[in-house]
Amino acid sequence: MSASVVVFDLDGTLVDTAPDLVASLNHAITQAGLAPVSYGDLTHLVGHGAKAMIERTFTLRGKPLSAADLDWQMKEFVDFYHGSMPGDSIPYPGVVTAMDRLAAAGYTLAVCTNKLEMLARSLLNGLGLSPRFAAITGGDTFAVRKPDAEHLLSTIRLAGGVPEKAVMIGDSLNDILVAKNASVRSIGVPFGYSDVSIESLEPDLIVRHFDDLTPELIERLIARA
Ligand SMILES: O=C(O)COP(=O)(O)O
Ligand SMILES: [Mg+2]
Repeated sequence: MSASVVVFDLDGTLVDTAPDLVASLNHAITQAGLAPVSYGDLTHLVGHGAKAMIERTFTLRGKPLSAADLDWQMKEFVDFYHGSMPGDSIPYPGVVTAMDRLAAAGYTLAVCTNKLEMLARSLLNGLGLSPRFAAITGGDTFAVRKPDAEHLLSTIRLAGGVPEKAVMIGDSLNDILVAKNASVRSIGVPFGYSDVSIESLEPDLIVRHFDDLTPELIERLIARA
């Protein structure tokens, strides 16, 4: 029998990465003469991978970005971010205990993020969290990424699970969308980096604090018709 898999998004769901994302992005863009971005800007910029984050930042500042500029910006961002990991990034309150609870109850855990897989692994290694996950996949692991159903379905498969017995937990549009696209149950969290309310994304369930994420809750959600 395949195990039930609980899949976590990374930025804004599992780990509060905002200070390091903002610092690394500003390290890159200010060298191109752009004004630094703030935490408030991040909700609009993050969630689609680093390339999209840089492109969106240049659009936000009304600055053109050539393919060569984008490559250079990517390298500056990735090198700075990777070099300072785990930096000030910390797991959200209660999430480590919640993962302990789920693992003890027999759930398999996985990560499905649009971050580059190398950055995701490096961050999770730095925080000592990697061994908890049966699969860690990023925006560049497969040919497609969230919200394409195949990113989530392949993550569940890699973790040894099946979509009918899986749950996707995330903070923003692409997480709830990928779950819907893959016909996987979704849980939304309100404390991440979404530029719209989690309610408006209509996840199957909203969990406001990881203390509420229990095996019983997930069991009931998976059993829902
Ligand atoms: O945009 C990113 O870099 C990744 O964001 P995610 O972990 O929320 O998918
Ligand atoms: Mg996220």
